[in-house]
Amino acid sequence: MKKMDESVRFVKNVWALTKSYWQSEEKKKAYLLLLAIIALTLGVVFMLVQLNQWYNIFYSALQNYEKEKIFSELFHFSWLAFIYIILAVYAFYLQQVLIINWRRWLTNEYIDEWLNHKTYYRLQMFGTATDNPDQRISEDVRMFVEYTLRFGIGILKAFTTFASFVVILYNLSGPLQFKLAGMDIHIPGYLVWTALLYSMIGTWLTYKVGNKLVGLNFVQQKYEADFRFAMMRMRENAESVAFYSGEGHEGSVFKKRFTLLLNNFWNIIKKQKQLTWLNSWYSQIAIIFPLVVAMPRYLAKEITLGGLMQISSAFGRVQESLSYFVDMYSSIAEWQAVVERLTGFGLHMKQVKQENAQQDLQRRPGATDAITATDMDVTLPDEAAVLQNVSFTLEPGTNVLIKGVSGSGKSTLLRALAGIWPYVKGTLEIPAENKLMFIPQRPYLPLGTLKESLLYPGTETRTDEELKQLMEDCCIGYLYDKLYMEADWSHVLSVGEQQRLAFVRALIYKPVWLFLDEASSALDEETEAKVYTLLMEEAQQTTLVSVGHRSTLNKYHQKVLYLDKETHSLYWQEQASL
Ligand SMILES: Nc1ncnc2c1ncn2[C@@H]1O[C@H](COP(=O)(O)OP(=O)(O)OP(=O)(O)O)[C@@H](O)[C@H]1O
Repeated sequence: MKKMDESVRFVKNVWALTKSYWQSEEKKKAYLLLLAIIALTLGVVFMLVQLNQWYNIFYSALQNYEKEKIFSELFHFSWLAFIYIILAVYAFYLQQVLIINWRRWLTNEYIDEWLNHKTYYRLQMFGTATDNPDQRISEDVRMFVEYTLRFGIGILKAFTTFASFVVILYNLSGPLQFKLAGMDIHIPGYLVWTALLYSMIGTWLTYKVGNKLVGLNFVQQKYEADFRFAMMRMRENAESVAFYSGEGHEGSVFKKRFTLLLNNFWNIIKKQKQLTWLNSWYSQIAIIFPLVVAMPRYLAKEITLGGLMQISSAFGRVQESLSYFVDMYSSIAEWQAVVERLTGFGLHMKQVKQENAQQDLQRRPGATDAITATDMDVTLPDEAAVLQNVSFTLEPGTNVLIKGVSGSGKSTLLRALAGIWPYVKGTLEIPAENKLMFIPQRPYLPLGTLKESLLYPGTETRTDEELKQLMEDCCIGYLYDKLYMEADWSHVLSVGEQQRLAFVRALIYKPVWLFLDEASSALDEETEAKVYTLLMEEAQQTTLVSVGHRSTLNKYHQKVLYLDKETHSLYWQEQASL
């Protein structure tokens, strides 16, 4: 019963994942392609039947030394083979086209879903069970599309092949007659039953030996991924590891993970060896088995050599189509895992969006560019309080410095204002997102050229000359020559350089509100003064809200907002008391 429920759930999940594409704006093209693939696949099976009949005609002609017929049949075979090849190639090709189209569509869907409403950030926030969304979008989507089509078309092909050749075998097979305890036993179509029995025994044995491989292969994938991840992480943090001289520790982690991978691989090899023994015997016996079974009828002159050859070929087809279902069995476990992971990923994204929609925070644009929080509560994911029932107004034109002990929640307050922290209640009147800019301590630098980094997120443009001036203003003019160089800039530039680059961005975008979370912590006082002065110029029309511990920041702000960790409250400190 439990298995039944699981199967129903699995089918439902497959359908839920499948239907989006087949009901999309691309559905016409998709159905046309699918119909063409089905028609070509059925055509392939039809040609297999024709080729099977050819065996009979050709070998009978050989047996009877009919010279002309032999040559005309060779010519006939070339035609049959030619058509078969064309159908098989296009069945494969169109299937790949459909896979690419479907994958492109589904990948774009997942990318949009993941990026919309900051879901990528909130998925981490809610601590839901979606690990590696990147893997879901790249690998799982590909595998899902490939498996689903491969199984759908494969089952159709195996089933029609099986049905066609069972009928052929039945027609070629006379009845099996013998006496048992004085009774005449008469079994019609005995070749069919023999073929079925042979295939079923083979199938069962393969299942018995190969069954364990499913689990072993599954675990192997995980071990491979873990091993790769450990080294990737080391690459990302190469400098820190080098400073700590942590190679020994890293090496032991790599080796431990590699040993796990290797041990499992040994088990796979052992199982595969057993399977190769079985397969080799089974496929060799399959060559002579149908000949042996049909031989009594041949010797009794009830069938010709052609008939015998046709039986042998039909027997092979029945066995091949049945073993398809066994081969499929091993991939089904993987397909199930992929479906499970994608369903879970989709569900979590939906959940995150729902929770976001149900947020108790009322966020709306105010009549002015001021920011007003009323009765605002900010908590951590475990519901521990960060701020309780706070109300405040930030006026445009009055720069504010937010202070508080480490861990009191200053960055979290900025996250709440940015609208990315989900655990907020109350009312917040705040200008539109494009009027706000947030600079963290270590700014994000995207992959690409230095110019792309300067203009990130890319909604503004500037000429190279303008950029040169701004870079000089922020003391990174010497990097101008590298404007069009592609590099992993977050690893190339020093933290201070990255911070100065973020100030260039702020000067480009001229936000109404600029939030700086220890954004100048790596700058010397002189440079800090220079960039803050630039930001405070009238033409910039930006109001600054900074978080920072350094006293040098005081002079750029008219007010100080103090965050009290003990009472979870906020209060204003006048500049005079600094
Ligand atoms: N994603 C998260 N999940 C759980 N707890 C978090 C998360 N982010 C922050 N916190 C916790 O929230 C508290 C406030 O963190 P926050 O970074 O806002 O402090 P802060 O005042 O900016 O500290 P600092 O001055 O050291 O930068 C900390 O106790 C931190 O551990």
